[in-house]
Amino acid sequence: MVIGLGLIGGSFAKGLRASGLCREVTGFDLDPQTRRLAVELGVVDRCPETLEEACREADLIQLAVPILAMERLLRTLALLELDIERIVLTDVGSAKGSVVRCAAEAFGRNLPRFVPGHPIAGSEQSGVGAANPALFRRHKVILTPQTDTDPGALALVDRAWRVLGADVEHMQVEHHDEVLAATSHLPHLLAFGLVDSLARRHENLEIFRYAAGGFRDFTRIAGSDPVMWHDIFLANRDAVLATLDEFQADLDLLREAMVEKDGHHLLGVFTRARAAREHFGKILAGRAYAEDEYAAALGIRIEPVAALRGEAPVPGDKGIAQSAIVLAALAEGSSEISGFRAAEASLATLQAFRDMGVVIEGPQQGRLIIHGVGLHGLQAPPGPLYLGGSASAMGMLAGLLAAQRFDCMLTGDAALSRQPMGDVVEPLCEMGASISLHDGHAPIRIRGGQALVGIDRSHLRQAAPALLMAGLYASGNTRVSVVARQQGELLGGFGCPVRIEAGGLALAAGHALVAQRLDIPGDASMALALAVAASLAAGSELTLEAVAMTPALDAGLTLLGRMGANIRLLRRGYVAGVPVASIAVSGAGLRGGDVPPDCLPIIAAELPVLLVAAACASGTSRFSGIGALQGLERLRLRYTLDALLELGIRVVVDEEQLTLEGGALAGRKVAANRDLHVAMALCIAGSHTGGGLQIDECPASVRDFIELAERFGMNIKTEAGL
Ligand SMILES: NC(=O)c1ccc[n+]([C@@H]2O[C@H](COP(=O)([O-])OP(=O)(O)OC[C@H]3O[C@@H](n4cnc5c(N)ncnc54)[C@H](O)[C@@H]3O)[C@@H](O)[C@H]2O)c1
Ligand SMILES: O=C(O)C(=O)C[C@]1(C(=O)O)C=C[C@@H](O)C=C1
Repeated sequence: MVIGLGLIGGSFAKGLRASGLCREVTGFDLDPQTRRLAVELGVVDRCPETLEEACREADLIQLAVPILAMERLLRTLALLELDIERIVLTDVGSAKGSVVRCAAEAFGRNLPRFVPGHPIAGSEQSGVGAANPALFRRHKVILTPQTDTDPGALALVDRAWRVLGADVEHMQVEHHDEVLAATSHLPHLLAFGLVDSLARRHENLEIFRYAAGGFRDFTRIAGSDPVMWHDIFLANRDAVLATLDEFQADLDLLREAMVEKDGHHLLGVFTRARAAREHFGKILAGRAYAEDEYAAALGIRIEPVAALRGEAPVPGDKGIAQSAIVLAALAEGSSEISGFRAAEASLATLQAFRDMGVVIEGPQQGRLIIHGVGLHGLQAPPGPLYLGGSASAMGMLAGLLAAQRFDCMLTGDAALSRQPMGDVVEPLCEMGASISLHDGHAPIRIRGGQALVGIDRSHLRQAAPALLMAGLYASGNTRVSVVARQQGELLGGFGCPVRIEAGGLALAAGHALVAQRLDIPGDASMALALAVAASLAAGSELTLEAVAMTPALDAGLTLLGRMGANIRLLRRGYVAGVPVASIAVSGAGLRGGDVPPDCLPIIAAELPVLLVAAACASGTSRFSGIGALQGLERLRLRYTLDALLELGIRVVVDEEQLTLEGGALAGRKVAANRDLHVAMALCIAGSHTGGGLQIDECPASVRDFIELAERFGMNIKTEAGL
């Protein structure tokens, strides 16, 4: 039985009727016209003329009248002598505290079978004509049971809403009223207030004539029912006043910023708001920032290619972009970063710094402006920093936050929360940090205000980026593994000298960072893959512009040179401390080559594409020292060897050495196991496979590589185009 057959009560009744959950759905409304329409429109089975008759035999009664009508209605119901030990009572009022109070007063006690509720769905329409059985589908319904609420009654109300497709959540009454005051009631107050304020001005017609999309979007809800909202504001007065005062103070700050022409403040508010609107949904749902990276795997098809030709810039390296964001945020002054590609790690890092008060404009067309706050200018974030699926962001931030004055918590999505973080956190604690993990995993809780002391942990590869960050604030020198070399180079570029030695990177703290302007250098792995492709195809002539010369790329190109490739490095230089060069490759054909054991750890990340180079070369290649490969590197080796076997290549592997006999590739289908390095390597293999090759299970991030490869003449189709 539903009392009040307007938008909400009518939608609930109509939906329940359609669901078949109830034997009969009856209703009651004060308005005779609504009672008639409710039956005519099929909203209820019956709509008796008196409340008493409508309530007779009801098992569940929902109160869906305006909030301030609830008090009288509850008192009337109390007088009807209903069997309240049997009947379940619920309501849909937009504020809960007042309804709960009125119910207790009307019945003289808390009713255990009263389940207060509130559907967070609706529209600016009202009345029975607007009843829509699908209104609550995929919307939240908040129930606010009390400690003595009967579990059976709660389950019944829960079930009724779920049958209508709603997601039911439970909350405490006071919490509900505070949250809804901020997210629903305050926006309505502002919309009503703004439209009225403009309408009362002399030139109101002019204003409304030129009011376009922005005004319409902002004020749609000012078309809502005035009586309903009058009731809500009076019923939830205290909570709305509290949130209004807070907002008014923020509004005053905005006003002051305009008076003072303080563009920095304005930009801070606007950029944070925009990012928050974009990311809140993901943070709440515990999803990744760049969901594309984790989207369904792609299938691609490559046709053989005669020669690669052209000259093009290589898309920016995602790892350098992430480090550059961190250093720019900690620098003095504003840094301008271009060539930025959205990726999980960098998006998570951007959001974290915004949460710590750094004003960041963009990204817009690959461009960011980061207004650095200096090494000691970060502010305590309002809540935990959510890092989506990025382990690298979590590592770097753990190191950085270990040295701040404030406490902080780092969280991530489900996959990141399963990754062990002990190897990163333990050495930080040895430096003096106070950090605790949950069973070895995130959330990471960091106590601020600790004095850190530099240490030498150059044998630890995984912890290197975190230690380098913490080292910026430590007393004395910090030495970390050379795997963080690129980060070390960037630090140098931002004004903090890092000595790069064979055994490790040595960082001396106490240097302020200086803002930089940098175009992110091209991705080294993409460049190496295309250098292999061009070397293999006679007649190729290509130039890859402004590539980050990582140690792995350096070593990979040297190996290719030994295998007969014709490669020249042009326009060598530095971008914010990172060595860059353009790579010119002429097709020359390749012969087998040898990788000595000391070189293997350096080229480990690029092993898939170098194995493909060896597979397409004439003669035998040997890769020594493969015993040193770790976790992901080993996995990639296995995926690549599986695919090469499928393509008819003979490989002999023992514990330390891999021997591979090059030859013609033949096969139809291989899988990249969602690994980007493997997918790029197999694309190169595909362009040398007679009849072409289908590659399944490519990560969505391979699209950037495909786009670049196509510019040089490679013929690749993604699944949709197959
Ligand atoms: N509209 C929304 O977006 C929305 C969303 C969630 C919750 N709510 C809540 O739902 C309730 C109803 O809102 P609505 O939008 O459906 O309003 P509505 O105006 O569309 O419907 C209210 C109905 O109640 C009837 N009514 C009023 N006093 C009555 C009484 N004493 N006895 C019987 N009938 C009576 C009216 O005749 C009307 O048909 C309110 O408490 C509101 O806070 C509204
Ligand atoms: O979508 C709208 O028009 C609404 O106003 C719905 C809205 C809201 O603010 O989200 C309004 C009041 C309710 O109590 C619940 C939902």
